[in-house]
Amino acid sequence: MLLQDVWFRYGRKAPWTLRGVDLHLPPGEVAVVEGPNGAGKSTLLQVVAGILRPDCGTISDRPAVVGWVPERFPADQPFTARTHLRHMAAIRGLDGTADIERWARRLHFANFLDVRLSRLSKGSAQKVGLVQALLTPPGLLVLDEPWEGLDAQTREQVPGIVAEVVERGGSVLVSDHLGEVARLPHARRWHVRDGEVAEGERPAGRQVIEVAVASADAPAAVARLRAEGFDIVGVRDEAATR
Ligand SMILES: Nc1ncnc2c1ncn2[C@@H]1O[C@H](COP(=O)(O)OP(=O)(O)OP(=O)(O)O)[C@@H](O)[C@H]1O
Repeated sequence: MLLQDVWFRYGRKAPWTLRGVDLHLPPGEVAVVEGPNGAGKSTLLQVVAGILRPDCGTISDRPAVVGWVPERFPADQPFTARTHLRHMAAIRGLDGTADIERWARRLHFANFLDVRLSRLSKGSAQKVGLVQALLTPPGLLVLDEPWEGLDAQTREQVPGIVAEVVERGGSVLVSDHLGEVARLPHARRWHVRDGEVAEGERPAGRQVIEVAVASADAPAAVARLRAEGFDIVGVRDEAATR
């Protein structure tokens, strides 16, 4: 996905929130958006996800299925978690029943599936938002401050969920003002300041480590390492180089 000279403001006379942003997020890559409060991180995520339309500039190659997890799930709705997720699945043409159960078990909220959204804790509501974004495997997953509202147990699962999206060839964009970026240690880093975005340097002084895996597992291993932000320097067939 490519952003070229993207500008955005919240009103015709409002100051620019994003100023001339150029970014490239290839399939199978993860980027973490960092920056101080009010810098424009959420705005950038919403523009990338397609929720906000830029005033100027172009966005190309956005995947067809975008999973969007807002910083705060809008829980003020008269449905239970299960009914809400079923509706969301139906909108995408899925039954969803089995996937909803599977995700609820994985994220430890099976006991809350039949509780009204408005009665859920913030952490449980965030889980519903996460499942909603993952019910159809997204080509682009956008997570706004995923570490903020989730309980410790679920926070630990975020890197694994990111890796699964990447394994399927999807890309992931995550905002982080808590400095939790260490959980995705070598992801691309985009620093937002006053609406301008700069891509962070890759760490200096690197070492190359060779790892051998079964040929059939190679694509998944490459995807998983990329998801964690490692650079894949090369892939070769061991038999061919003997
Ligand atoms: N709906 C809105 N209408 C008008 N201005 C907005 C709106 N949403 C955000 N802003 C303004 O745009 C600027 C960037 O906000 P944004 O939420 O993108 O920053 P952020 O980096 O995500 O901040 P935080 O880390 O506090 O969530 C801020 O000055 C904010 O007040």
